[in-house]
Amino acid sequence: MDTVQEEEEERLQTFLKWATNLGITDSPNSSSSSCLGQSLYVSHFPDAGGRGLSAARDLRKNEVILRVPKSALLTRESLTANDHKLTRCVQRHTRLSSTQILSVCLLAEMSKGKTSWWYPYLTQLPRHYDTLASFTEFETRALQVDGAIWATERAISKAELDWEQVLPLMRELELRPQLLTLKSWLWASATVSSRTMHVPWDDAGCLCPVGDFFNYAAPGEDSCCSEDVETLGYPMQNNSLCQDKEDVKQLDGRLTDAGFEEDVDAYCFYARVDYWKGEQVLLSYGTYTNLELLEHYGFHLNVNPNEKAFLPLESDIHSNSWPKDSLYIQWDGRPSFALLSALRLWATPQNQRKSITHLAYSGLQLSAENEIVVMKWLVTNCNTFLDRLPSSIEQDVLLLDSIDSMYDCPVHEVEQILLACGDELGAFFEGNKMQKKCNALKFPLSMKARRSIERWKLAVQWRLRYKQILVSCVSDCEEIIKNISSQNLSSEKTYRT
Ligand SMILES: C[S@@+](CC[C@H](N)C(=O)[O-])C[C@H]1O[C@@H](n2cnc3c(N)ncnc32)[C@H](O)[C@@H]1O
Repeated sequence: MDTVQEEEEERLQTFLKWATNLGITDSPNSSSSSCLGQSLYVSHFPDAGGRGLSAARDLRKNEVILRVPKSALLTRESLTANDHKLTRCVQRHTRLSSTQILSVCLLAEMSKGKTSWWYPYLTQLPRHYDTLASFTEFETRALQVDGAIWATERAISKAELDWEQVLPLMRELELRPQLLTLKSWLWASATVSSRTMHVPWDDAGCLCPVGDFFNYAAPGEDSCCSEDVETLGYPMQNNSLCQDKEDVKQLDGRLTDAGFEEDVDAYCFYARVDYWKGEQVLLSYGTYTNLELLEHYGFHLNVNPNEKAFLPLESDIHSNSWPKDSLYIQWDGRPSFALLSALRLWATPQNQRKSITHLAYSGLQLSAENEIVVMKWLVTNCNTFLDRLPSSIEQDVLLLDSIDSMYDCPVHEVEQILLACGDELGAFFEGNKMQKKCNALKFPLSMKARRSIERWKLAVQWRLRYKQILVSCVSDCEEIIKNISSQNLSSEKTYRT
């Protein structure tokens, strides 16, 4: 262990002692001298979220594994309770949203440094985040897909606007100049976006010490597919780690792993599945596409059953009563139920549509010819979409390899990397105000450049997965066309003989 790791470990141990004194416990039904160790322990998962929680023993589905009393939750209420100046100033700014206020309260608490009652917890918060709002222009462009670029630009503008709106309040609070910067604001709002949990009394949610060490697993396919949920008109989750208990009950078994419980006045966490001792214990924060995960949490999943790829659609396709956002290609390359129905209807001559609408809406194939037209439309449109993007899957794979080797690159390999990445690497150096010439590169790279590489890598991985979905759609559709055509051929033969 180096000195930095030793200090980190020391801070973690101080925090766990503090948490124990507050009554946070992973063994609510028995007494224990430490908040963790009976059901869970802190562990590191380099490829699955970094710091997280492991099972300290075999855990059974639905058993309670962590309880965090209300008095240990960091909320607007708890932060303003003992800070009269903060309470007075906040009361004067009624037009700010609840999340803006919570973020300001968090910065005000940070400004107290070691004197803050929350200090042991504050030391456990990440120093930086990779949420979309922190992307530079270069990293935004690296997403390549228009919809993703727009979403990032929106996130950046929203963060800037939110910051401008809270500045007068932060000045009234006389926060240190360093805490008034956009950079500090991005940190505070990303902390709130990626770590808050739903509580029934405040829509800004709460920060939940120890409970926010759980990493994410998408709600499984086994419980309920997202498409069914949307078709039935369930709302999307709000942006917090855990949602309203009522929603949880409605979704029946899909997201029953955590919530605030009035009867015990505590946030309770349950094992969502059985876990073996040593396995990472995960929490489902909600149903998100990879872009949404990137926007709110700063990561995405290699395999995400809720991922969606959208194709540009002519207006006569989406005018067919399906909401536009239900028309997409699923993570496995299959068109969504709504997209398939809409395309089948669109591929039917106008004068016959009325009579078959009910069949299309119930998900039935209309005819072999109709199905072939639909599959061909998908093949053509996926290919056109892919062809318009600046790089291919093969180039992205190569680029990811090169990005990985950039971290501690010996100078003699730089030339090869430059060749592999071409223009995009040039743009990276420009974006980070570095020289492209090999002999002017400084390795090891600065912390700022390393962070930019992390976000760039996230963007390239994101677009690569998006492209892979479309490629898989193309090959599925071609297979279907082949099968239908050969069936038609053999039935024609039977008919002739
Ligand atoms: C609530 S925190 C979870 C604990 C966090 N790893 C920590 O050290 O504090 C949420 C953050 O953890 C990371 N994370 C959670 N689940 C992840 C996953 N499956 N893959 C990658 N990163 C993940 C993301 O950075 C996310 O913003």
